[in-house]
Amino acid sequence: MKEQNQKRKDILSLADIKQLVDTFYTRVRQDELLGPVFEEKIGSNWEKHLETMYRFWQTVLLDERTYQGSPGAKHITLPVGEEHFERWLGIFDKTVDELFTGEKAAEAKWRAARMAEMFAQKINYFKNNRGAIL
Ligand code: HEM
Repeated sequence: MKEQNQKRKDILSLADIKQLVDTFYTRVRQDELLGPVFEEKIGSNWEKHLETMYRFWQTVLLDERTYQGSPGAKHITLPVGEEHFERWLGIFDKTVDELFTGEKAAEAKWRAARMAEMFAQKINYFKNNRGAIL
């Protein structure tokens, strides 16, 4: 974590993205609600997951298009509900605010909230309509 008296700046480089992603997932792994969900799915592939997340945020925030994928599909079958997304966003916003400030930092929080909303809707739909699909 940065020194208290060090001035926070915006998310401007890949190094900044890595700092944000590493700090965030360290906290997520230690969280009693989210930790087990991630460990179950990711297991020994954390390095790969972190690399994917660097590329995702690099694409979103720096407009350097290194990520391609369908994140929605990866979340639809996870055993999570509203409380997991609230916790995820709480840890994410806190981490962004502790480390950074500015337009990109605000965009990161906004984008995460929109995606959490979308995933939660998809998961709900999937739960309610599973009988009809299968
Ligand atoms: C309850 C909250 C969440 C949980 C438990 C969760 C869990 C996971 C897991 C386990 C994976 C790996 C999936 C796999 O490789 O099969 C993953 C991938 C990913 N997550 Fe989440 N996630 C959550 C919320 C979010 C949110 C809010 C975002 C929005 C920024 C996000 C963005 C992504 C992206 C971009 C990937 C990579 C997908 C790919 O492989 O292309 N996640 N997540």
